[in-house]
Amino acid sequence: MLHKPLLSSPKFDLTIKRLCYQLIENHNNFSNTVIIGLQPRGIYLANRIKEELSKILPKAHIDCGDLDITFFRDDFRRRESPLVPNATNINFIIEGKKVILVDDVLFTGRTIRAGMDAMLAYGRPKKVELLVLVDRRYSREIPIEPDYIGIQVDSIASQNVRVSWKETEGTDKIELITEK
Ligand SMILES: O=c1cc[nH]c(=O)[nH]1
Repeated sequence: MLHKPLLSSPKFDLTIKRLCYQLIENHNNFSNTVIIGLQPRGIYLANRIKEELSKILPKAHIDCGDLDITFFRDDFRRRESPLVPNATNINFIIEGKKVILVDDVLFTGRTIRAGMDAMLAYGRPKKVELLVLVDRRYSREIPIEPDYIGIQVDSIASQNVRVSWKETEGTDKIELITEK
């Protein structure tokens, strides 16, 4: 396997900070906005964004939750083995709020579609935006596009983009992985 580095510290941190300032431009002090990270790996980005926003806006109360999409995937009935859901933690109201959905990698768009379906069980937001760390552009299978993008990557379907986090893998980095 070939691992091509796409982003690592200190640019990784700068990218997250830039995304936070872009969010602040549109959402001020987050009084009408909530952040929802998609399980399993969007939650690390959502938590990092919340942590960074709290440093920039120490007086703001920022709601941030985790959303499981397992049973909203369009292929969940096609599996050989049973799917094991992840946790959903949404301890706030999304009705009438602006929701920022957060995921690490945007590829076909199907995960985000499932996330929007799963989210609607919690209420009807006023507006939904999408923030991703990596946009694998020209790879969409459904018409979903991000509002906030960390980096854009040109890739082919057989490649994989992997985001590693300090919290779980010991280092922050993004790699493009190609099977030899
Ligand atoms: O390349 C991809 C596509 C979706 N999700 C990932 O983590 N990587």
